[in-house]
Amino acid sequence: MSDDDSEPTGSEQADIDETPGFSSIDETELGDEESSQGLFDDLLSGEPIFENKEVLRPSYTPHELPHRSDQINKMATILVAALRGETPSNILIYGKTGTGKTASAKFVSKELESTSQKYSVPCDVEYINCEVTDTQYRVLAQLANKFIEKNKARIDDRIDDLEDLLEAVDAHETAASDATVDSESDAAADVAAESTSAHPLESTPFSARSEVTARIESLEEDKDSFEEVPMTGWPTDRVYSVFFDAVDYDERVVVIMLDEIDKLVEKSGDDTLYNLSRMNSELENSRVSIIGISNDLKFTDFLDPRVKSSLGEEEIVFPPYDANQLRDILKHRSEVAFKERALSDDVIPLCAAFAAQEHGDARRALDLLRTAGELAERSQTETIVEEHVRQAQDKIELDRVVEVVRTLPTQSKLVLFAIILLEKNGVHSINTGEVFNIYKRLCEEIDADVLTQRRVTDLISELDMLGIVNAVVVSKGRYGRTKEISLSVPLEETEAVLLSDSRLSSIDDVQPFVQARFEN
Ligand SMILES: Nc1ncnc2c1ncn2[C@@H]1O[C@H](COP(=O)(O)OP(=O)(O)OP(=O)(O)O)[C@@H](O)[C@H]1O
Repeated sequence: MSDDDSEPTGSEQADIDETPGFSSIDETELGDEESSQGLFDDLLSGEPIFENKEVLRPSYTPHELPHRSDQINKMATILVAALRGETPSNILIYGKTGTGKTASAKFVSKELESTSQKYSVPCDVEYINCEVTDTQYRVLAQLANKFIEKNKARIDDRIDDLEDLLEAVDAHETAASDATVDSESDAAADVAAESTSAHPLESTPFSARSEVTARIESLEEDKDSFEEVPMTGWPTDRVYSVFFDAVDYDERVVVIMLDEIDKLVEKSGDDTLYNLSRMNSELENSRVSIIGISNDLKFTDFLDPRVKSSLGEEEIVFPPYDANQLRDILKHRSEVAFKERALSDDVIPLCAAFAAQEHGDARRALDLLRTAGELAERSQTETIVEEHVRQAQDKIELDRVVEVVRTLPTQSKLVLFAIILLEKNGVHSINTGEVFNIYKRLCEEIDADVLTQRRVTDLISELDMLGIVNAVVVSKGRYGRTKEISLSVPLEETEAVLLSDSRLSSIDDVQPFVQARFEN
């Protein structure tokens, strides 16, 4: 029993009872109405807006994917080869973020696996997210371990079947000997029938019981010989060979789905794809087919030409959704996600319009709808209205900015901080020189290296590309051209994120730096 659970002594009990607002554990356990201070009551009292919020989360795989039937059918037409025991062509799937690539590919692979079970054609699909698993070692290790697991499960099934066969053989033999010993008894007819029926080994590749036990032993040995790959530490050759053997252990078609394949190539080159794509010429029992999924249309430029042609045997493009298509997608999901009448008529069209402006991103549309619902729930209204969607749009945008700013390198944070300080002091049309002067003082203050003005100009351009600042080149007549910089994100929130960085928060009083600008 922990200290918290121990009974209070008499005097402690008296203290507790006299403390205002304090209820003893016993009272709480008895569910005394007075013991709750209503922290959750208000929140619970309103009619809930959501019926099933999970349906709007990215992790949910929908059963229906409106406006993707062309792409889904094309994938199925290519992959049906696997169900005929042939090797399907490799597929490359392209499209911007949120265009349903992953959802469609997962939907097709689920169908493929379930059909392969239905017709008892061995086919396995393995999914890997290369943003998380981003080196050749990790990809091969993960695949090797998954196939080892599958092989072990298959071996267990086979051993079970063989043990059933052994039992049948034993029953048959006992029946046969019983029939000769006691051919007069009552049960004799049944036993005789059993002993004269077809021998259980007749339609199997085994001619004797001992062969079955030998097979079970060899399967057990195979199972023990599989060595799982540790997540680090082996030479890559060894990982590859374990993976190769695991795949080739059984006759089957294997589909390997590499999501965010461009991240793998960016991080660790095309060795993995090279090795995977040349496997088929060496495999004896199985065949491998690859589905690569990418946001980046140009990533194949970095591939070895052999890999490029092998991987891109078939290409499927997922175009962005337009506002009408997004509307349909949202409508489908909202029927399950929300209580009846929780949505006012203009909510779905507005979410669809905002997301279509972004780049036809269904994830963004779903995020907007969910966030709008959460904001409505928090304000304890029963209906989501247009205003909630607008607030949701601002919130999502701010969350994005916070995340981008939080993960900037320190030097970029210092440049951004310099711009913020200038804006805070009412400086308009900020130029690069002014930013550089303040930046230099900030660096000195926290003992950071001071970059050249040229590098600082580059960092400003990067902040511009991230949508954090706006830098326009303006002509100053005979004085040449200069950049005018302004902040594109909310000042106070951005400053707060910067100051949450422990290095920047040590800058105590920034005012003198900016004052100095006017004195220079
Ligand atoms: N046609 C559709 N119908 C229903 N939901 C969809 C549809 N297309 C996409 N979605 C949903 O949108 C979200 C994003 O889709 P998905 O993850 O498939 O996009 P993606 O193209 O793979 O994006 P990324 O490249 O960023 O991974 C998911 O929640 C998915 O369920």
